[in-house]
Amino acid sequence: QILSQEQQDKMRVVCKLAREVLDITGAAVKPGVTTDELDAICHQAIIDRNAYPSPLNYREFPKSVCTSINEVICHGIPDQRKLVEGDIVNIDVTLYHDGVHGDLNAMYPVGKIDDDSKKLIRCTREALDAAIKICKPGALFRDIGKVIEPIAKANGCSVVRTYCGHGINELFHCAPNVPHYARNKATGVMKPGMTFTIEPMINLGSHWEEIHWPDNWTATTTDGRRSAQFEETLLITDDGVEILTAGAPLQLD
Ligand SMILES: CCc1ccsc1-c1ccc(O)c(O)c1
Ligand SMILES: [Mn+2]
Ligand SMILES: [Mn+2]
Ligand SMILES: [Mn+2]
Repeated sequence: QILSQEQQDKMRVVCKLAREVLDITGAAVKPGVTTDELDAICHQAIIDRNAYPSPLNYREFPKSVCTSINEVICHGIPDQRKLVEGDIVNIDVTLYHDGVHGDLNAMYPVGKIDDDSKKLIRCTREALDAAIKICKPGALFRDIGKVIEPIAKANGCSVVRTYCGHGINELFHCAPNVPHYARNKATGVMKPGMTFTIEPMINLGSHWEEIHWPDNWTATTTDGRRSAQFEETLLITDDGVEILTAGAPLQLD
């Protein structure tokens, strides 16, 4: 869908709010904090911005944010689990404001993390950044995966195939579907005024499949090794791409 200038401006606003909320929630990550506490911080920050937490009751999801720890690939449900030193956690924020959604996520180390986790997080961010670089009018959605997968493989990692990036505007999810793996059948050409996410989930090792917990949501790796994800909401402009949810560069000590 091609957004009008007015709708594009609304997307700029909602995505800036979403970035603010992610940064506030991520700043609370430290050993001993529970993901329920992160949910409460995130929920309040969203309400303070006169917005609605899109995940809450979306397809009966029970909380306002997704928190996915270690081997959880995505859609982790906040609970009483305490973060511990060495964990890595993805916080996925989507909020709804003035008729449109903004969606982004990032990885947060809990204290000191091991080298494999640093490699995984760095290569996931590198893959997303490389994919964003090819976004411009005329680019094909099916080429995104062609950029991401080689970077994952070069780092001994694999790309989760089950969940894709998506169009986002008045709807949380709409066309286009944006696979993160190579040789995919995605259709469509990028055009100015389109807004969509790219949100690669990358697993340590060669097992890209996921298994679902009985809570109907939590998706984890099949071998218990860790998974990482980053997500941005993008706008295609006349001469390229705008990262509407842009934040500070990744910093892992
Ligand atoms: C919790 C929201 C939700 C429910 C079913 S899929 C989903 C979800 C979560 C994060 C996302 O970035 C996304 O695009 C969808
Ligand atoms: Mn994970
Ligand atoms: Mn998201
Ligand atoms: Mn998304």
